Amino acid sequence: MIPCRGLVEVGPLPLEQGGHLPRAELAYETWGRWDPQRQNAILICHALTGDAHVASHHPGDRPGWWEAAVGPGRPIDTRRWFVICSNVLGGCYGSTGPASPEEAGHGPWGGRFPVITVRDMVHAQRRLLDALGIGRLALVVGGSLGGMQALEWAVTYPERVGAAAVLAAPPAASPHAIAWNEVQRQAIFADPAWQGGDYPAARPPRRGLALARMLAMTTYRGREEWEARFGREEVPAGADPVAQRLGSYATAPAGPAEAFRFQIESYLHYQGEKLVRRFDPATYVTLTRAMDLHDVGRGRGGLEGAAARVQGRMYVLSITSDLLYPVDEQRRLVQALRRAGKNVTWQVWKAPWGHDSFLVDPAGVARRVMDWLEEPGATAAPAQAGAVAAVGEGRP
Ligand SMILES: CC(=O)SCCNC(=O)CCNC(=O)[C@H](O)C(C)(C)COP(=O)(O)OP(=O)(O)OC[C@H]1O[C@@H](n2cnc3c(N)ncnc32)[C@H](O)[C@@H]1OP(=O)(O)O
Ligand SMILES: N[C@@H](CCO)C(=O)O
Repeated sequence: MIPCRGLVEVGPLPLEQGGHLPRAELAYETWGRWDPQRQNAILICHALTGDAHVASHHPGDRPGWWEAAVGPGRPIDTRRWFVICSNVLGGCYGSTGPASPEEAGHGPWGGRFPVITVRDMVHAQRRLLDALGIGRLALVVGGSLGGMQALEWAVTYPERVGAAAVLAAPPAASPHAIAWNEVQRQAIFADPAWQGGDYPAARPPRRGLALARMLAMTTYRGREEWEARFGREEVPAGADPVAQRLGSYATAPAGPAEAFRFQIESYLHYQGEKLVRRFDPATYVTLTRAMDLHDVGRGRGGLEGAAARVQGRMYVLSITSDLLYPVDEQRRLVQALRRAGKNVTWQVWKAPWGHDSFLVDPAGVARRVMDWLEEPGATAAPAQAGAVAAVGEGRP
C-alpha cells in the first residue's frame, strides 16, 4: 500500500548541466489504489508554481490545483486510476530546492542552488517511482512545465510510458519564452532584497517576485479574456484594492502618475501579491531557468532523434490563445512524431484564457485527455500513421 502523502530521498542526484545534488527529496501525494496488475498508474506533472496537491483527499481538505479533474467520478476517476503527483525537483512545496537547507543544520541554498533541467526533474521522479515500486505508467500528463516533463518522460524512459499527454508545452523553449523569463528574473535580481539569493526567509525580494508574476500573467492569459473581463474599466476613485487588501510589497504612490487606474492593473498587482504570499523567489529563478533549458532534442540528434525514441501513444494539446507557447510550436512536435511513425493525436483547442486555459478549465482539459486515453481500440503500441485530430482553429 502506497501512502497518500510522503517524502522520498532520490539523491545523490547527478545533474545534466554538471555537478550533483548530494541530497534530494521529492514530496508526493497519491489518490486511488494501485491495481494488482499494476497497469493503472497516472503521473500528473505540475506547472511552474504548482505543488503535489492536485486534488483534495477528503471532504474539507484544501482544494487542489486540478481539483475538478481528479477524484471519484471526475474525468481522471480515482475509482479506476491510481494517481500520483510530486512537487518538482527545485520546487518549494516539500521537494529539495533553493528554499531547502544546503546541509543539515545550515541555511537555505538560495542563489547557490545548482542549475537544474526538466530532464533532471524527470530523473528524480523516476527514482521516486522506483522507490514506490511503480514500474510502467499508463499515462503521464502535464501542462506548461508539466507538459515539458511529460514529453521528457516519453523520450527519456520510453519503455515505462504507455501514453503521454503534453498540454500547452513546446519541444524546446523559444527565444521569446526565454526572453520573457529573463525579464522576470531581472525584476527579482533588481530588488535590493534579493542579495544574490541569500535573503532571510522573512525578508524575500517581494517586489521583484511580484513584478515577475505581473509580467508572467501577461503571457499566461488571453487577450480576448481580458477584453471581456476588464476592458478599459477603471478602478473607482478612492478605491485602491491592492493597498487596502494587501500591501506586503506595494508602496503608496508618490504622485498621480504612479497610481494605477485600470482594473487590469489592479488585477496584475493582486496576482503579484498572491504569488509573493506563497512562493519563494530563488525557486522562481531556478524553475524558470530549467524551463529555458528545456529542449527535448538536446544530445539526442535534435527533435527528430527525440521523436524516434518514443514508444507510447502521444497526445498534444495546443491552445489557440496561447501567447507563451503558440500552436506552431506544438505543430513542430506533432510533425516530428508523425515523421517518426508514432501514434500521435493533436487537438487544437479554441479557448479564450490563454496559455493557462489548462488550469482555468481542469475538468474540460482532463476530459479531453481521458477520452483520448480510453478511446475504443487504443493501444500503447506505436501506430504506422499517427492520428491527428484538430478541434476548432489551427488545423494541422
Ligand atoms: C499552496 C498552493 O497554493 S499550491 C499552488 C496552487 N497554484 C497552482 O498550482 C498554480 C496554478 N494555478 C494558477 O496559476 C491559478 O490559480 C489559475 C490560473 C488556475 C487561476 O488563477 P486565479 O488567480 O485563481 O483566477 P483569476 O485569474 O480569475 O483571478 C481571480 C482573483 O483575482 C481577483 N481579481 C479579479 N479582478 C480583480 C481586479 N480588478 N483587481 C484586483 N483583484 C482582482 C479576484 O478577486 C480573485 O481573487 P482570489 O484569488 O483571492 O479569489
Ligand atoms: N500559471 C502557472 C504557470 C504557467 O502555466 C503556474 O503558476 O504554475
